[in-house]
Amino acid sequence: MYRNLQWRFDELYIDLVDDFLERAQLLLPSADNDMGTRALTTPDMRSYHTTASAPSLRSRTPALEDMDRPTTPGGSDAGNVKVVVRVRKFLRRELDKQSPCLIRMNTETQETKLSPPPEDARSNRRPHEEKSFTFDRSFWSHNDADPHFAGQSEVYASFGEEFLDHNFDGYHTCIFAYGQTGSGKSYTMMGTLDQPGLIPRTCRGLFERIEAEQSSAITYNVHVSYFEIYNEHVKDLLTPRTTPPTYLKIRESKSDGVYVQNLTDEPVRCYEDIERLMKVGDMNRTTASTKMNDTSSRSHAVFTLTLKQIQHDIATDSTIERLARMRLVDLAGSERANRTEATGQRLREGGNINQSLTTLGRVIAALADPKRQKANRMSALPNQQRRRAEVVPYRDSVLTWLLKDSLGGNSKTAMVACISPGDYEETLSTLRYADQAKRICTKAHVNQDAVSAAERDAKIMEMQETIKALQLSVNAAAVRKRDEVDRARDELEDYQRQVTKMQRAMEESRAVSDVKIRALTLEVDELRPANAALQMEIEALRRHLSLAVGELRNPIVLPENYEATDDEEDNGSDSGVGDSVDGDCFDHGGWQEDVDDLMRELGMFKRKVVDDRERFPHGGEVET
Ligand SMILES: Nc1ncnc2c1ncn2[C@@H]1O[C@H](COP(=O)(O)OP(=O)(O)OP(=O)(O)O)[C@@H](O)[C@H]1O
Repeated sequence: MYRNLQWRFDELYIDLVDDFLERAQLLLPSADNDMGTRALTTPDMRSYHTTASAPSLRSRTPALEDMDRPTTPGGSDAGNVKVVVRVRKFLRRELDKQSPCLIRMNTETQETKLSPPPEDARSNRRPHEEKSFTFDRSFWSHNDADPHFAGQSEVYASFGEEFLDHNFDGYHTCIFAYGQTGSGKSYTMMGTLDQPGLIPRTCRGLFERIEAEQSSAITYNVHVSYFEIYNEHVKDLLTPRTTPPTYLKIRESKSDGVYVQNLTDEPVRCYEDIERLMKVGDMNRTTASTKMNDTSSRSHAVFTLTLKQIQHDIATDSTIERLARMRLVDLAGSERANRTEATGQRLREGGNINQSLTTLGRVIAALADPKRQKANRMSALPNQQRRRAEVVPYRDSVLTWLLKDSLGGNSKTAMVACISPGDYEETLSTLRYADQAKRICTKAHVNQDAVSAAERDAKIMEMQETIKALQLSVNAAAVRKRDEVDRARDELEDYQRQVTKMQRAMEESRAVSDVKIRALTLEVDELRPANAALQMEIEALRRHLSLAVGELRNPIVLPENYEATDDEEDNGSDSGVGDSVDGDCFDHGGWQEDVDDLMRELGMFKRKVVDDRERFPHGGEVET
């Protein structure tokens, strides 16, 4: 009986200890960390001066098993620039002139037709022809009573959301609005307070998705920059205006590509932060009243959102980082000086605007050129022929130089061609421009890196070393001749960028630690009920144990003349008494041996319990 009882105890004890050990191991890391610490998911709110073109991370691990959104197999995606066209309402001056609407759209086939103006019939000039174009989408925003009317929300829903999906998948994207002055570019991109455009909707959508994300293992970092290209100069729209204006330099480096030096890249943690920055930027933007538009943008505005997703895998202590840059560009409108009646400064602005748009047109034409595309595909062509085909005049304007990657490289790009309803010449030119753009093929890839904790630390160490070396070289150069000062300045700038990068890397490292803490805290919370159940089990076992010990210390001694009742005899085997009592002759020697054995084993068992109690202080008290 006692042996049976002991086996039962032993089995129970071993199960209990195994279970306890397993759970204790899960609990142990929490003891090392402050259990009450909650991870911070948002970036440090310091503002950095850094690059406009965030460094592209190489797509090293194409498939992302851990992050739940799908990626293109192979991690890279070649596709044509998406081109949509949007026709706006008549403005007051057009209504006053009773201008006819020259545009018709078939929202089923996405065909846009441009009719010749009625004055053709009355003049002796060669009549204009009806022209037809088909784009990815044709947005009819001319008449809100029409059942096919496309308002701001329809425009965003039709491709803005899709582009946001691409960003979360780790692709860079660019949406730019092109069109004649007053055709609705700023309305489409920025919109108004009650009719927000693509930029505010994209920002809101971004934070809605981040907030809806349930996984505590992913950290999001969002940064915003906003600059304008005015008269071929770059101005930061997030810093106060100065007199004379401060122009930023465009630089190019091997690691970062083309970027704007010292551009503000503000960390943001909610939509309201971005809204504030948009207001600041819009107030700083150069606009003026022209005959064609009361608030004409006299510059190209580039609004950039950078989204970094860091997922930490506790099991392997490694992180997967995805970086996506969203460029939202509101181009200045193409204009004819005689139509805008511009003079002086406005005329010079118009000249610069047209020059950069012409360069953009040449870049688009070069990128859309089938010969060039063929040459790129056929690596067997002679070098000279290949080089000629590859020349794209990006460097001919600041705009195209800065948008190089978005137009012909690693980006998914869309163009919104905005057209006025009553202007044949300008609309035809815009539609032709757009028609050419749809032939451009970009090759976007997932910007993703898998970094182990050790690699991240090594990267930070390496940066520290580089910074030290740069610092020494800058100091040395400063004391050498004057002509070396320029080189030293370059090195200093390089040094500053490295410092910024290192700060970010460290900040991200901290974010990863926060994620670890958060995950462990969650796990501890989840384990609490199981732990409580375990404590109760231990308590029950403790009681059983003390009962058994009590019974062994004070065994029940049956009187010599004791006779079992019929009931007891029937139940004898159940009660366990029959195991050791055989009829009238009770084997005292055997009984004593059994008890001695049991006492010895109980002694070992007791030592085991004491030992475990020391090893696992959480495990509860077991009195023996
Ligand atoms: N889809 C639309 N629905 C209603 N109003 C519109 C629409 N598109 C443009 N507008 C109005 O037309 C006017 C000119 O639009 P907007 O300023 O956006 O033109 P733009 O192409 O940006 O011009 P510019 O190149 O001169 O800056 C504004 O008053 C704007 O509110």
